[in-house]
Amino acid sequence: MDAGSTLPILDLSKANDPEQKLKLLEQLHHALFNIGFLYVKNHGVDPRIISNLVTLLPTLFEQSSEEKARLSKLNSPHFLGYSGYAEGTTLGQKDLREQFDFATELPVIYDPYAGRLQPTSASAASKRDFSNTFWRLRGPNQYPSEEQVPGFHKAYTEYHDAVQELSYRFVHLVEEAFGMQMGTFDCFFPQSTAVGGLGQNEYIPPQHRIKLIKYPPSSGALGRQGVGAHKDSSGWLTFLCQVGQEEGLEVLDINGTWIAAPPIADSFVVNFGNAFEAATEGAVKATIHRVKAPTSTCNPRYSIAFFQGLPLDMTVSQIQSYIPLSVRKLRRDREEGIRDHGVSSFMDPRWDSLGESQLRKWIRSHEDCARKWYDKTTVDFYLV
Ligand SMILES: O=C(O)CCC(=O)C(=O)O
Ligand SMILES: [Fe+2]
Repeated sequence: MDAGSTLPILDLSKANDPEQKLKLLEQLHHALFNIGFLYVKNHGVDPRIISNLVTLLPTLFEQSSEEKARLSKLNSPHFLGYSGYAEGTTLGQKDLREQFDFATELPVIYDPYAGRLQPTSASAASKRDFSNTFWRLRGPNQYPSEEQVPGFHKAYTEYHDAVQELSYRFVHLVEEAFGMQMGTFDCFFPQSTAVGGLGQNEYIPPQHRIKLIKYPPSSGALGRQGVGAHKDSSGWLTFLCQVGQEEGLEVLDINGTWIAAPPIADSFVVNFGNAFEAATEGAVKATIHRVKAPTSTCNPRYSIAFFQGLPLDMTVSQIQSYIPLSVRKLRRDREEGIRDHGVSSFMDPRWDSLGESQLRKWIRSHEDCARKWYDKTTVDFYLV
């Protein structure tokens, strides 16, 4: 096992100096095409905003089981809320963690009656059809009460807004590392979350997802899988805050070796999701990673994952059309002759839109919630 030194650490303050910026872009180019995982430091997110949310994590998770049940994901057709310890599985094995899923605070726009009966105000105002089932993923968060976790709503909102801003700034650097015009992807991220004033050709603002995670120490009787080996499927780019000193995150490198990605103070880990891999036709990998659960002599491990979303009605081919061929063909150049590259199932034409791939992901990971809120035909279709 490597000590983690092979993962690049990018100093984002270099973006402010033209000469240093070139070096930064070279480093980013290398990280994008050869590793798919990196750290960023001097990232510009106010450390107080991070610590305001981080310090609330123990209180959030120490709420009584009744309080946590009140916030259960089962209450939410948007798959937002609490999932209990070891409720999730990866690769058929229990993930030894508990989590709260939050997202960009957005009103419901799903409108099964669009164009018929009485369309909702969102459909009517924007003259768009929000009847596709995947629009149902958008909706409000379930917050703990102020008495239970004082200051949570404010701390969460500030964290969301600050990391969202970092993620948009980082996307600009990616554009430059790809040799593209800076700002090309801005149209994916309209600044206002209201849909009423959008033109017919404008994208609907995306919903970013934030997962607050606790990995409690455990005896090992259930194994050591905090979360099993996976590619991120919730979004485009991931910005991960590893809280404290507890190690556990590991990344599968290009040679098939697991390397440690230990916490580095004041940094975020950045990696690329399935949608990004699909968009670049596999030139940038959604690198596989996993977390080992802490042993009984360790402290609990906490982390906060920000999954940058994309407009749900975008198709993979639409995103690909923004990415220069010179970037997309890098995979073919590198892997010429290899037939099955295992590029993500996002490429499957049955769920070409990002919304469908997201709905599929949530239905598959939370079947109980899906069966409660979605009809049998929809659930069975995505479970296949
Ligand atoms: O907790 C971590 O460090 C990583 C979590 C992760 O990879 C995920 O939830 O997708
Ligand atoms: Fe992940």
